[in-house]
Amino acid sequence: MRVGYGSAGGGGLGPESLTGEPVWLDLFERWLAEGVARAIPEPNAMVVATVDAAGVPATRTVLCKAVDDRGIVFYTNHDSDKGRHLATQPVASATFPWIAMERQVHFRGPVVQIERAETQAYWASRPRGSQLGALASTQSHPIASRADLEAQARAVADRFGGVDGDEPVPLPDNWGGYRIQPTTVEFWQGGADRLHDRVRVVRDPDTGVWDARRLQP
Ligand SMILES: Cc1cc2nc3c(=O)[nH]c(=O)nc-3n(C[C@H](O)[C@H](O)[C@H](O)COP(=O)(O)O)c2cc1C
Ligand SMILES: Cc1ncc(COP(=O)(O)O)c(CN)c1O
Repeated sequence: MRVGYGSAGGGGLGPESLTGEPVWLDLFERWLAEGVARAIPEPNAMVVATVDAAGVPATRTVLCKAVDDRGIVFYTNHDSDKGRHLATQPVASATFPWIAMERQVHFRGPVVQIERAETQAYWASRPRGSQLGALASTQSHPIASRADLEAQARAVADRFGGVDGDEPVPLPDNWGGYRIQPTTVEFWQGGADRLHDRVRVVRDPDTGVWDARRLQP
């Protein structure tokens, strides 16, 4: 398995591609919009790495549900493995593997829980079935069987007037959003003969000024 890059019509990535403030935001939004326009599967999917208390990393895919100058947001269960990792080690790295576009973007930085009101607004926008599903699952904890999981889901639905009911499903305390506040963002565009374009932007912790550098591939 070996695929050459540089034919996807990307091209032209360099430090000068980064404009605006913070410098990573415009290009990231442009690339994400291109992923949506090209209908690549789940363009907002990102692989998020967290570290456990022993410093061992773990990765999993989550969906990025908001982006702005403060960072990138995803939603999950606070009692999941990643939630427990973030409680003791509030840092993460996230990668958007846009392979169909011969691109990837990495983020690294501290992680904070978003405002409860923002989670509440997002929760209200989710389909009822997804709300019930979140309540039914003690994420990342073992369960004896699929049948037990489905029984839990039925019990939760019954508590709130059924799957098709109209009783509101309350936001559980252990579910919410996290924001990765990037201190480093790296853009990668595939090039011919493995001579890819890489631009890394790093935020100076004292001045808040972003510095963009081309890296060797
Ligand atoms: C495409 C895709 C999107 C996903 N999005 C989310 C998400 O937004 N939030 C979430 O909690 N889990 C999501 N998952 C499930 C996670 O990958 C993971 O299995 C789950 O969050 C438990 O992770 P943990 O045990 O490391 O905490 C997604 C999985 C896939 C494949
Ligand atoms: C368990 C879980 N929680 C949350 C999400 C976030 O996405 P949504 O709010 O669209 O369900 C996903 C998406 N796959 C998910 O699988």
